[in-house]
Amino acid sequence: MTDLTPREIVSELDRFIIGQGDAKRAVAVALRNRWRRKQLPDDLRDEVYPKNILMIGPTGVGKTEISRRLAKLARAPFIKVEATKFTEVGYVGRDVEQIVRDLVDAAIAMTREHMREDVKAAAHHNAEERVIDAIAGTDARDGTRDMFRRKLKTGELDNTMIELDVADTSNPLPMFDIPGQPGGNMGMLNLGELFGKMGGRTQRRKMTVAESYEVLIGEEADKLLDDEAVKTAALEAVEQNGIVFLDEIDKVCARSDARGGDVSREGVQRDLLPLIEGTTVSTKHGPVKTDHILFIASGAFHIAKPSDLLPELQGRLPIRVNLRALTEKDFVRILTETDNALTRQYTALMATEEVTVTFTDDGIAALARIAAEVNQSIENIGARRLYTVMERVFEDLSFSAPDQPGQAVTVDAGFVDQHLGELTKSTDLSRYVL
Ligand SMILES: Nc1ncnc2c1ncn2[C@@H]1O[C@H](COP(=O)(O)OP(=O)(O)OP(=O)(O)O)[C@@H](O)[C@H]1O
Repeated sequence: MTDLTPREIVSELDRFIIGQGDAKRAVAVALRNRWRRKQLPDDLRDEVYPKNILMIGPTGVGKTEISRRLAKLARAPFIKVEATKFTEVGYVGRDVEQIVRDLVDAAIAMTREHMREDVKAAAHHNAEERVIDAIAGTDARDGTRDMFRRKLKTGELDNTMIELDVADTSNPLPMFDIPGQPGGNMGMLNLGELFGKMGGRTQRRKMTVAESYEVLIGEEADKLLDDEAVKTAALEAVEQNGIVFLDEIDKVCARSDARGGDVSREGVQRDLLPLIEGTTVSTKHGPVKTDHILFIASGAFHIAKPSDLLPELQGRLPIRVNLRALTEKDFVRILTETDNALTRQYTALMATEEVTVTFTDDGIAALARIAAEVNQSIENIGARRLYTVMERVFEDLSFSAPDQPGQAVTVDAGFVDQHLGELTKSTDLSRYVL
């Protein structure tokens, strides 16, 4: 749970997503409302339900990204599901409650990770003791241990090789072939189970002190984590903080112009309704109430309209926001301004090969223009087009970079044109590679 104000939430989202102000505001308010609800007295708190959101906009313009970043900011369990999944052959009748079960699984992983962070200090101490055991032996005197502890702190021992028994995660089910029985698994021994009863399989490994820390801290943190506590916290996080992103909701509309309607699609909406209205789902970790889970439904609504959704569902998605198609100008900003901008990513990746990449303004303008053109001439897939365009521009360099350490590459309009020029002239060709 975060106590950021809507303004602060929007400015955090601004670091990763260009434009789409209305959608950012809507999710920021939804998150703040959760915080407000928490401040209420118990009896009132239970009465306040989340106001779910319907995001309307073409593909690849930031709908999922905004929701995912919001969840991360709020440390909220998050899951993305495609509503159409429930209409697919083989999935017919697949129970939508699985969404909540998957959300619980995601929450358990997330909670474990967060709690791991919290127990790290204690884990660090335990890991240090194990390293000292390995260097000095378990029967060393206190004075000797203190001396090593000081040396550890200064990093003096970082490169010392030690041997340690660590949990073996390499192969949970070892197979043993019986000689003379090629490929036969008659002799399969479930050592995992055997050792499991003895408290986990271990493996003796040689490594430096510096390397051992990461391994040991992870192990020690897991020992300190109580599964029951993780589960309880995860279930609480799902009920109070969970966010479900329901994509392609427009595709489960029985279109008003399709005669007879489409029973299976409308069926999906009917199935989803109780989840959104609030119900209790049983999971292997215990019952989960869905009343306060935030649902963000999304769709392009090119053909169907929000008014084609079941009336009950429309009522449960009261906040409507439109996201606009992205322009060439947006692409320039997406390429340069966000914290995770592709230009930054490629520069950093190439730097690992000691190749220095610099983008010029006209290079970036060319990338944005080409992405916008291909979107227009083939299919508008929004910002996702930037990924394919960038990958193509860097194809040669990605391959050859390790051969030329020390090289400096300037990505200007000429470079972009040289690597993409031919492709963009032929729609047929770019259909396949861009
Ligand atoms: N406005 C934006 N600013 C920065 N990056 C964006 C923006 N829109 C999309 N992207 C990037 O494009 C990719 C696809 O975006 P996203 O997953 O949000 O699409 P979407 O709108 O949810 O589409 P769909 O409904 O098809 O899933 C993401 O990697 C995201 O980072």
